[in-house]
This record gives sequence, structure tokens and C-alpha cells, in this order.
Amino acid sequence: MSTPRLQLHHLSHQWATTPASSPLFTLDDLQLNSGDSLFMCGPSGCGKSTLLNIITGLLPPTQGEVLINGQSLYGLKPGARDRLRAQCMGVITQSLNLLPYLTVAENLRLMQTFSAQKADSEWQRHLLQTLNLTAQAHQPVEQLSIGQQQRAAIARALIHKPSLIIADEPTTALDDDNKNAFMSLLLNEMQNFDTALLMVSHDTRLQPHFSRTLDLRQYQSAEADYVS
Ligand SMILES: Nc1ncnc2c1ncn2[C@@H]1O[C@H](COP(=O)(O)OP(=O)(O)OP(=O)(O)O)[C@@H](O)[C@H]1O
Repeated sequence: MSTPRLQLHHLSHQWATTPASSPLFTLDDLQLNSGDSLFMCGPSGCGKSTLLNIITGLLPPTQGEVLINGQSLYGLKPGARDRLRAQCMGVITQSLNLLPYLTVAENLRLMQTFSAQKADSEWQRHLLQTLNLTAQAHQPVEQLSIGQQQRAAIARALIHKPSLIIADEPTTALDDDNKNAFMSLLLNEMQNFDTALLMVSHDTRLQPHFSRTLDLRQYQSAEADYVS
């Protein structure tokens, strides 16, 4: 069995503004292996973005441990942590994170540079072909349709062969047909590329696409303040 892609141990977070007795959430144990897809939901303010920031190395938790491929994320110095994030994680957000004036291929190349990988033209060709973007490879992203931009964002999240994909509300702007197409594509590609997926969404209709669900509300302290 390969090393888990993500492990959370006794993880909790507490803002300085909240009482010591009521951390935002407490997750004793969570593990994602290659091929796992986790749907994370919960009411506004329950801590989803906070947890994603902790998992992506941007916010040290007040307690507990985050392991990426068995490596303690916060046991690393900030520079090494940034490198681990760039090498091991692919992130897709609602705003897609693509540079609009660069072509699709240039966006992919930039991601490879951040992750300190050599250009792999064979892999890029394969990805663009799989995602039906070969004809758009040398077009600026701002000239693509929304659906094409989303496929480009998936390619960008996979170009460096990450072990973990983090997707934060990536389907908010989509109609139902495009939502389902996007999810099928993302899940299919993450299975093909041997990675794990953690996606945050308010849209519980997407839940059946995933192998597991985590409702963060269930991991909150009783005094937590959020909007249902
Ligand atoms: N820098 C901060 N300092 C203090 N409190 C914060 C900070 N950032 C967020 N919070 C609080 O932490 C709680 C969780 O916020 P978070 O953004 O993680 O929720 P969320 O579940 O992602 O919400 P939404 O679904 O609305 O995006 C909120 O009560 C918020 O006010």
C-alpha cells in the first residue's frame, strides 16, 4: 500500500479572537489515499477555507499535524513547505488561477517551473489531448470559452503530476450540464493520474460523484458560530 497522499492528525484551529474552549474545528484523524475523492461541505463560516489554507501550507494550525505523502508539512521551514506545495499539490479555485494573457501551454509551463519540473512535452500533449484542448494550446486563455478555461485549469492542476488535488468551489459559476461534465472529467483524470482529490462545495448535488464526504459541521465545537 502506498503512502497516504494526505493525513490529518488531531488537527484543530482556533483564532485569537475566539475563546480557548471553542476551536473552530477538531479533526482527530483523516486520511486520503491515491484514488480517494473527498467532498467537503458545511455551512458558511464552519471553517472550510481555514482548513484548506492549513492543508495547503498557508496557515499553521494551532494544534495537530498535516502530512503530505508522509512528510510533516509544518515540520518544514517555510521555503521547503512552499516547494512541497508546488511539487505535490494541484489547486483549482473558482477563479481558476490561470493567467489570461498567456496561452494554455504557457500557463502549464509556468506551473511546471513553479514545481521545479523539467518541461515534459509528451505529458503535456497527453493531457491536452485527454482534455480536448489540443487545438487551443497556443491560444491566450482569455480567448477561450469558460468550459475550455476550466479544462485548462484541470490541465494546470495535473501538469506536474501532483499527489493531491485541492478544488475550492470550482463549479460555482457553471450550469448543471457543465457542472456534471466538469466533475466527470476531473474525477476521471484524477483516477487516471493516480492522485487524491479534496473538493469543497456548497452544492450537495455533487456529492454522489465522490467516494467520501466530510461535513465539517460535525467537527465543530458546540459554541461555534455559523450560518446554516
Ligand atoms: N484571519 C481570521 N481571523 C479571525 N477569524 C477568522 C479569520 N479568518 C476567518 N475567520 C473566521 O473563521 C470562521 C471560518 O471561516 P472560513 O472562511 O474558514 O469559513 P467557510 O466555511 O470557508 O465559510 P464560507 O462557506 O462562507 O466560505 C469564520 O467565523 C470567520 O469569521
